[in-house]
Amino acid sequence: MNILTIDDDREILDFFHHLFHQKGHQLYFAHDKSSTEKAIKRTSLEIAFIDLKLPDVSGLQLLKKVKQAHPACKVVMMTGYSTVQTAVEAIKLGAEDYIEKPFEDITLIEKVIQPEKDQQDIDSYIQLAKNSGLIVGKSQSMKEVVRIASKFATKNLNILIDGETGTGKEVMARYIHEASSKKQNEGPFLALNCGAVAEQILESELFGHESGAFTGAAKTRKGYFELASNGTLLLDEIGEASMPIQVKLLRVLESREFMRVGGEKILRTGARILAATNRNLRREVEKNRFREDLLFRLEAVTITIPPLRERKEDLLEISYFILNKEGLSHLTLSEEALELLYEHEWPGNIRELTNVLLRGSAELEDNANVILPNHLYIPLNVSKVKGQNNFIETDSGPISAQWKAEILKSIDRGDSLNLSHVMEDMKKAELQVSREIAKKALRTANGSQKEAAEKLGVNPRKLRYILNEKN
Ligand SMILES: Nc1ncnc2c1ncn2[C@@H]1O[C@H](COP(=O)(O)OP(=O)(O)OP(=O)(O)O)[C@@H](O)[C@H]1O
Repeated sequence: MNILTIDDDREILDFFHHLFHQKGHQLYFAHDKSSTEKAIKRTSLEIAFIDLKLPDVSGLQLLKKVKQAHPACKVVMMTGYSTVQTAVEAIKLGAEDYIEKPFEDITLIEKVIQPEKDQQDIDSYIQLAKNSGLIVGKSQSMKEVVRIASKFATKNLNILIDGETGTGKEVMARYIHEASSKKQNEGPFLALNCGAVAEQILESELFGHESGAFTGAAKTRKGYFELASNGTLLLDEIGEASMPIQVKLLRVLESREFMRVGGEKILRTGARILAATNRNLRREVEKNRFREDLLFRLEAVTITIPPLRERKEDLLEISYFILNKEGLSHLTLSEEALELLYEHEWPGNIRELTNVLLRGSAELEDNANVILPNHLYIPLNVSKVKGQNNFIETDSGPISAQWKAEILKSIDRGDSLNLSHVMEDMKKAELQVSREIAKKALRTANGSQKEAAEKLGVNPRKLRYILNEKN
């Protein structure tokens, strides 16, 4: 193989010479921009090892040059600890991996020169992903996301996973845990939703509490940072965490130290931290709703999961995976049913697909094994109207004229339509609108249910019913 090593440190060049020369490889060495350019022109290249910091040029620029001239050439970056951020950038630009100097483990270097290992590696991470509930599918975008996730799973870096709701951020986090180093994945994988509970409860969930720390804290309890100490902790919906919680999280991420609520002893956590969000945290930082220093700590690496509508080629595999997982492997989707699935834009992504399939399977007549279009309730492709979500979730009013027009149009188009489902959803939507009204009235009445009920002309029991239903 033709191997190029680019480094201005002579010792490194000698090291590569010793490692590869006896094995019969053709070695080339460069130490700056112009010697690299000459080497790139001279020959075809199969592998390049590039130092990130060179005297007159950055390693990233050389990576681009090598990849331009020899697209199939595998590139491994070499870095000192302080430049890990740039190494992350390099992997995103197509580098195979990075190794930290001084080299402690040369197996990675030896592995790159075994081409048969590549396919084995890809196969094994795709299989591991599947085992942990994550289907990679055929799409290039998802393959690339999983390639990056697999590279960083084994490095002890915090990873931020972003993507729309239902795209699989939590399953991705679980996969990263499974694919992490042995030391890490022997511990538990724990996920905590930072948006689901009130601030005080979240604090005690994260850090634990001592008995008597607050009313109701009868016993000492460990928090997630303690419980996940030799495993992985996913901070889900991190964008929902309040400012005071963000400050506390930042402290743990910086020092690895924390105290239980009401406690005085300093505890340490070894948990690998992953965070997930469907908000754009950069924008949240600009609006002063998210701390920039916390974002900086969390996003050593960011992995963005593409929405399902941008990888419809994966729909078939994911659909059958879902049916299998739900014990419905005997079911088949008819061609026409599949066509309907392909047409939809899936604003709720894989979670929405799961719901549609489960509901569809429940519609099947006894002994029937084929899911047909009339079994599938797909929310009428309102999502096809640009910028508008599934009608139940839209802010602009769920029972909108636009939605009604869409239904009527779909009949003109000859689409199949299940009126019971439409009515069921209208009921849900009606309740949601009523709830919004009830909440607003309650706020205006400073929380008095009696007063709010009076204003709305309903009795307080009905008001409570409306308020509770969606909870
Ligand atoms: N790639 C995938 N392969 C198989 N199943 C998936 C995949 N992605 C998501 N799912 C399934 O879709 C559902 C939603 O996934 P998950 O909870 O991970 O999404 P999420 O992005 O964390 O959503 P949210 O932002 O709403 O919390 C789950 O049932 C999950 O198993």
